[in-house]
Amino acid sequence: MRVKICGITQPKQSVAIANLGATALGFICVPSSPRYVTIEQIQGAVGQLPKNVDRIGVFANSSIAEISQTVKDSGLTGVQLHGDESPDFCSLLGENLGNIEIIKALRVRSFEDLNLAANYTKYIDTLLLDAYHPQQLGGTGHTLDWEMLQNFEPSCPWLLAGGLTPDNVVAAVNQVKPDGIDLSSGVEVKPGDKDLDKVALLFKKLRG
Ligand SMILES: O=C(O)c1ccccc1NCC(=O)[C@H](O)[C@H](O)COP(=O)(O)O
Repeated sequence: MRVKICGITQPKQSVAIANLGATALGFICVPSSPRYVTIEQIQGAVGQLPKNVDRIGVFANSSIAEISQTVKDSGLTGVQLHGDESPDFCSLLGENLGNIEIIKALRVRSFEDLNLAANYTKYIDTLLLDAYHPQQLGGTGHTLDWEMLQNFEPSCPWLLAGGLTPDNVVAAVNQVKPDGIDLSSGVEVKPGDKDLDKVALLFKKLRG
């Protein structure tokens, strides 16, 4: 299963988390986030990563020019769109970025939100479902209603995010059966500072 750990800020932690088993790391390129990292910080963090670990830049309502420049300068292998980007925006971005993974995040509070997924799947590589929060775009620590996802079968791979922790991850995966998972605050000491013991416990639980 694909496991993405998001909100990495420290080079040392990025290598340690990859060694523990993460298949993708996320770097927050949203200036208002407490987990925001600059291009230089991303360069430092991805430099020593094994080649097979995906490096995903997380953006929210950035322009195509801004995203393309960041991808080019920092060696990202994918982008995650966590704002109000439209299907047309995803399609245009895909044309601009070529062989770079596009992940579209939807913040879900109702079936109406969930049904939006169908509008995106032909323009993106991967869908990510996160919890909705009125003041925060992501990294909220809130779970979404897993019951709603019982029969969710989009026509592209998808990741479950939102409030996952070493304690609830096995139940989430068994109930919802996503193609992968994404965690941030559930494996943190504080925003941007990952707790490596919690990350290790996460992989232990997943392997068990
Ligand atoms: O994490 C942030 O600070 C953030 C800020 C703005 C947009 C997106 C952000 N995070 C996106 C992620 O991929 C998180 O991993 C996802 O929201 C899950 O977070 P959590 O509930 O803390 O596991």
